[in-house]
Amino acid sequence: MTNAANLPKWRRVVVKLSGEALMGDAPHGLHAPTLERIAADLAAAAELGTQIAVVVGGGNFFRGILGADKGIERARADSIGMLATVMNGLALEQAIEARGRQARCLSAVPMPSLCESFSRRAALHHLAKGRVVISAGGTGLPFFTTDTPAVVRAAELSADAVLKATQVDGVYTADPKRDPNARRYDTLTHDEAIAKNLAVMDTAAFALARENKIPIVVFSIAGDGSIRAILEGKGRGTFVLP
Ligand SMILES: Nc1ncnc2c1ncn2[C@@H]1O[C@H](COP(=O)(O)OP(=O)(O)OP(=O)(O)O)[C@@H](O)[C@H]1O
Ligand SMILES: O=c1ccn([C@@H]2O[C@H](COP(=O)(O)O)[C@@H](O)[C@H]2O)c(=O)[nH]1
Repeated sequence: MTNAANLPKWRRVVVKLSGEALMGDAPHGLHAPTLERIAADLAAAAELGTQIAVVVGGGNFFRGILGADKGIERARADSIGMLATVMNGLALEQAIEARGRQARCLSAVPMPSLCESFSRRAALHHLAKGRVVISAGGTGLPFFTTDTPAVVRAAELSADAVLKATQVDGVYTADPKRDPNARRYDTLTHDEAIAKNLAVMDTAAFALARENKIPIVVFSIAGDGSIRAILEGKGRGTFVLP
């Protein structure tokens, strides 16, 4: 029997999963134990009954802006970056299914022999079936990172929040990896994040979240079960609120 006190706080969320999170201690690419740990976390999070869509990054393989610095034209470099997110999406799909939870990788860049193409209708259908949806290929357009499609997917799927699973345990007054005096926020508003130029997420993504009143939770993916803990209200993260 369902106990109301145990109901998940959120009905549907978008998890923005950093590509770099999937490389663990490796210098690049996929680190199998880390992939399995995160897949187990997502499968356990889905058991709470919250519908979960993941927007996966590609920084463990390639970032367009770094390719452009090396002389590849930016739009082409971003195409390579989008392909990197599909590689992560396919790996994550299999790792989640290995934990006994169905998952579907949907790509914004059609590649039908590899996976289904993203459509809102297909995503909502899979979510309603309890499958973890992995949105790969970003927006399908260059000149973005996957922060923006995370908020776009949250808006179009009417998600209750974007959970940004990243390398730091919240939003700080400055980048904590560079400034040892940076102080952590428990909460702040979208307006503050934009006005203070807090670079934990792209400004375009913050602006879209502000316009659509979508809360963002920034938290560290380093520990076991950190995504599920956030859904259970037990995790540590910064809440960026309207
Ligand atoms: N004010 C800030 N507060 C917290 N982190 C910040 C801040 N400014 C910059 N950062 C940096 O932002 C990073 C998170 O954003 P980043 O775009 O690098 O990663 P991601 O989106 O999680 O990963 P990926 O690009 O691989 O998908 C943190 O690791 C942190 O070093
Ligand atoms: O909508 C999008 C999303 C991403 N890209 C490219 O992919 C890489 C990897 O994404 P990260 O968020 O940096 O992990 C990104 O650097 C872009 O080059 C894109 O073109 N469009």
